[in-house]
Amino acid sequence: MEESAAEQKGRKKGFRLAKKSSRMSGESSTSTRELNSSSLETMETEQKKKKSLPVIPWMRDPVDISRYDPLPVDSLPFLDSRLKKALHNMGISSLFPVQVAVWQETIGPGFYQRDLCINSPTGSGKTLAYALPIVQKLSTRFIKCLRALVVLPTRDLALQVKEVFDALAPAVGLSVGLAVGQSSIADEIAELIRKPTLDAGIWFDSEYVPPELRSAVDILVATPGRLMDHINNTMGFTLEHLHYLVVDETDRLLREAYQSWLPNVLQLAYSQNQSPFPCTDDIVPTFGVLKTIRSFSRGKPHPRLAKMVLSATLTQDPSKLAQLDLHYPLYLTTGHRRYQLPEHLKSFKVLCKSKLKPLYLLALLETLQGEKCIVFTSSVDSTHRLCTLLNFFDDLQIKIKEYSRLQRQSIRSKTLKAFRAGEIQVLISSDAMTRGMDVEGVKNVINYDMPPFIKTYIHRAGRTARAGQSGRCFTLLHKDEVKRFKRLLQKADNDSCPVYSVPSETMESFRSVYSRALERLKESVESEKRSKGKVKVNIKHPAVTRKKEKASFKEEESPMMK
Ligand SMILES: Nc1ncnc2c1ncn2[C@@H]1O[C@H](COP(=O)(O)OP(=O)(O)OP(=O)(O)O)[C@@H](O)[C@H]1O
Repeated sequence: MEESAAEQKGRKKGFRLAKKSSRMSGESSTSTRELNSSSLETMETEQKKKKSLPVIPWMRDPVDISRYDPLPVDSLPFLDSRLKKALHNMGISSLFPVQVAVWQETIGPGFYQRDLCINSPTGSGKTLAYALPIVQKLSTRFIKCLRALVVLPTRDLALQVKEVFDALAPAVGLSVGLAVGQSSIADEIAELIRKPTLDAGIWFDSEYVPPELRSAVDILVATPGRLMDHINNTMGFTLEHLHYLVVDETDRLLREAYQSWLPNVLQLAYSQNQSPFPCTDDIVPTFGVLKTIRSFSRGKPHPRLAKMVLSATLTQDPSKLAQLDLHYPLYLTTGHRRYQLPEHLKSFKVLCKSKLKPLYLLALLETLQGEKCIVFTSSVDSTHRLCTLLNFFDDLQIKIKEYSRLQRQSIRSKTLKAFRAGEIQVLISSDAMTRGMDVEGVKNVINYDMPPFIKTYIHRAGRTARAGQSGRCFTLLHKDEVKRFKRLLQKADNDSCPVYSVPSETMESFRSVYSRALERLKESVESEKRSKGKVKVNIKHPAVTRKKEKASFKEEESPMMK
């Protein structure tokens, strides 16, 4: 049997270990040589286990989410009856394991004494896992101020999460705000701040804050870019009353420190209040402005800012996690593997010749018979080209659209809406879609280009097989990519990825149109280039324009700017 380089390295390592241990136990070198393959394997497994142990001590002894059973909503202890009703209205009759585990640690006996780090597969219900306890915790408050902040990497994701809060919070009299740059800053301020006689809401005078300015929302769902805009410019926007901070898609958010949003949030939330008129959260102030007083003991604020960080691929990098300043963190993860794919996901590889790749894709789409499907490519440009090309095949029975950061938000939202409604069957997408997006009824994911990392595979594949449903992930591979792909999947302990054969006659049926479609694509790309060039010609200083265009493209590329 063929042995990969990594496997060979592992075997050698295992053997060296065997030698070392035999020296220690006084065994002869002959007995070492006689070690049979099964003991070597056991040692390799032990080695692997040790190697896969997280560096951070508190991550080594996690709460195993898979030990929790789903729990009927009606049996959930301490659940506010209004929220019970809201859950039923959402069509949720029982909670998923991650939701039960988090409830246990926040509302249940854990009583949210420790910050929570949650690593749970895609589609396992992490949004409700944090939304429900936060809304329950805030349900007894009657003074409106910003007490919970949820940060997400992209606008689409934030909109999706806000919908979940919107389904719960109003039931207990709480309001939810959104800061993602979807509307103008003035409109957003009007939604977020109650302003009796406020002009525009922008910070004119750094010394003056009218005492009547209050938050109009209890919970804010935000992307880092717009959050920083409000922190820096919006009069009356304060994080001083913040009690809960959720960092969803943590590893993604910690990768880019957009305007140092995290240290800013922590610093503002920890800021000590010097008000001579303290009042508790539950008493309406009769004088002065509403204040939350945090005392400091050993440098830690009290009441503390309780945090929850989540991902399907949570980072184990100590330096990254340190930025969150977690309080006695508790690690909750599903099973023993670091990376886990959804339980009912099946992975397949489709072997293809590179020049005919679009035809393999078309034949595969034909076999899927119009089932909702997302096709991932490696870049926004290839997304655009592939979608244009496929739409030159005139007789297709399926509707295919592109979804990428090259498009304006309004177009993207329209496409997504049509895809959700089933008016579009196939979405060709760049990695903009990979994180968190939840579209009902997506039965298949296709990696047109092989994902470069296991994390990318997990987030792409995770757009299907959500909420306990089944789903399939196909990856189109050239012969020389097969080994690399196998090694990639092994990182998620996935050894089962059979070949999926597309019917050659279906492929052949597209062949006659292929050359013509390629020609049309070439024409289309050239005409797009020309029309872009024309825009530049009309402007006096092309150098400045190019710079501006480059900057705006960069902005589009970076989700942090959303
Ligand atoms: N208790 C539940 N019962 C039924 N459906 C649920 C329940 N909880 C969540 N869902 C549904 O499961 C789907 C996935 O939930 P969610 O988007 O929160 O997953 P996730 O773990 O955050 O995934 P990802 O890592 O991809 O972001 C959603 O459509 C949601 O409505």
